[in-house]
Amino acid sequence: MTTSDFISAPIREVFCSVQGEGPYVGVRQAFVRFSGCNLNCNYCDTDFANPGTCDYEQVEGSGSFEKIKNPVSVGQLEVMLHPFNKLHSVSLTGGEPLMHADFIETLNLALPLYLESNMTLPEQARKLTEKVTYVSGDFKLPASLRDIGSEARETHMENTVECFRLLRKNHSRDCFCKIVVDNSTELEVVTSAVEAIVPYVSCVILQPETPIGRDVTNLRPSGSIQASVQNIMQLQKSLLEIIDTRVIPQTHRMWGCL
Ligand SMILES: C[S@@+](CC[C@H](N)C(=O)[O-])C[C@H]1O[C@@H](n2cnc3c(N)ncnc32)[C@H](O)[C@@H]1O
Ligand SMILES: Nc1nc2[nH]cc(C(=O)O)c2c(=O)[nH]1
Ligand code: SF4
Ligand SMILES: [Mg+2]
Repeated sequence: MTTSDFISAPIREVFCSVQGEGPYVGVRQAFVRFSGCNLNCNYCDTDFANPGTCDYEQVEGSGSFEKIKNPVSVGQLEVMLHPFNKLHSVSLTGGEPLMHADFIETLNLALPLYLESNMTLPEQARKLTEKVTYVSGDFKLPASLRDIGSEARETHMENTVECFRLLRKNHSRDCFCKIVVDNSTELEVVTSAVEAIVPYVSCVILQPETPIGRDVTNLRPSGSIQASVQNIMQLQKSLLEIIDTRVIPQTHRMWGCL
């Protein structure tokens, strides 16, 4: 038995697709979606439960899924990624991948790792400082976090800044920040978030909240309203004083890929 046989994690799905968010939109990736999350964002579009099996789409875009028993070992995952080719990188997402930092640390792949994280678990982030080549870090604004009190919100903010510091951009890593915005997003809140992480990131992406599911009225369960073009442009103009700031909506939802 080797380490890769006995370290395992609950994985929700494994598939090959095209990165749909942020500055790397369009690159071909394998996606590994871990189960479980430490947050409950009001806009979350993802089922990250652990139903006991992992959905494995071996042929990209086929819609045909094999059920693999959970938890999946590191060795098993490495084999599952073999059929995918011409990849830019392997996206580690969730749920929250940092909850599975020990698993990620053990992965032995020939491809760069692209971490997609909520950036609230610095002790876990510390384990991956030499491991990940791309960091797509969200900055969760207080208004988007459900089920937590004001003290916990404060702690999340501090932890977020520490995660960005630990996984900062350097000569061998890109690190950027995505912020999901709706029409009630306040300029002062976004500005102070960005000011706190500006030394650590290459750019900031304003990602307009995409409506989840059936949504005829524009009012979602979160009570949020889609950000107007005017408001987003205003946010961008202000942030451009501080850092390269781009507006990039989720693109995979437009053409129906995973
Ligand atoms: C599902 S999360 C998983 C990774 C990690 N937990 C996180 O939140 O960054 C992946 C990305 O989807 C974004 N996202 C989720 N729901 C969204 C929505 N309704 N509109 C826009 N972006 C959304 C998140 O903000 C995050 O950038
Ligand atoms: N195509 C595609 N791009 C993505 N970028 C981030 C995603 C995620 O859920 O983490 C995601 C996803 O689920 N699909
Ligand atoms: S941190 Fe990510 S996966 Fe977790 S609830 Fe928020 S958007 Fe969803
Ligand atoms: Mg997604």
